[in-house]
Amino acid sequence: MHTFRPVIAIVSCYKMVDGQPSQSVYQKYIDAVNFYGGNPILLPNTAADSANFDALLKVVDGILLTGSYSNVAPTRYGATHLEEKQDLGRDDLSFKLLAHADKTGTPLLAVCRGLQEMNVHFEGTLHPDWREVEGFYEPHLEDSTAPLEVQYQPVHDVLIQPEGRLAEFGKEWHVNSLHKQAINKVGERLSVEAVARDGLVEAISLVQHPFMIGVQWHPELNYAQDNLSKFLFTEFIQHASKKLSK
Ligand SMILES: N[C@@H](CCC(=O)NCCCC(=O)O)C(=O)O
Repeated sequence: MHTFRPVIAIVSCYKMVDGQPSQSVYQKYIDAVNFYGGNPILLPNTAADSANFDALLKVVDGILLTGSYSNVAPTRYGATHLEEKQDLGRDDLSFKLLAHADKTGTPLLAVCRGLQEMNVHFEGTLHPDWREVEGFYEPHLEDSTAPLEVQYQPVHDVLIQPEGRLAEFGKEWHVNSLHKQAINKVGERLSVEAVARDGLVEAISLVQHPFMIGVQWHPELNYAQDNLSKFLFTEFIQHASKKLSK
């Protein structure tokens, strides 16, 4: 008998690969979803086209918004600074996926840029560069000249909000951190689930949704070893499995 695995849509990013424009997802996101029993499919930015979107999302049981070195377009949250690392196709797709997840209750896990997209989708705003904000002092941004294993090592604590969606996991955890942007105003209908010791918002959830959680750190990295990663992906895929069984 076939055991159907929940189909998890993973949003792609525009990248130049071998000198050619590409739609790309890092293997670690695919491996994490697969490891926890999901069936990963990669959505290119063309999936946002209305002629494609509804048909595709009929077969989707969960959504993963990955990290990315690009940034949400400033115009989406009323900012006016010049953004040199835009991926407008990613923005279009992610925001349609967030609206779909909100409307249908589809489970959604948002990582790093994904958390920032989630916050902006629900009318929140971002700091373009947390280093310019007085009071933030934790090492939130990686040293991009360091080896990857150093860039992604845990570097600061997150304090989990009691009574929140992550409270079942515990009170705090040590996480990696690779981001220049950060939540400024928290979006409507969002609950803060974790903060760094310097007050930077590290995790959010959509109130009264079965599972819509955004985290600023990267649980996909050590998805099989890190206990908080295990908790997040297990919860995510279990909720997606419930949607599949409906
Ligand atoms: N560009 C945003 C988000 C940063 C981010 O997602 N970093 C990780 C990218 C690579 C990966 O997915 O591991 C910011 O700078 O805040």
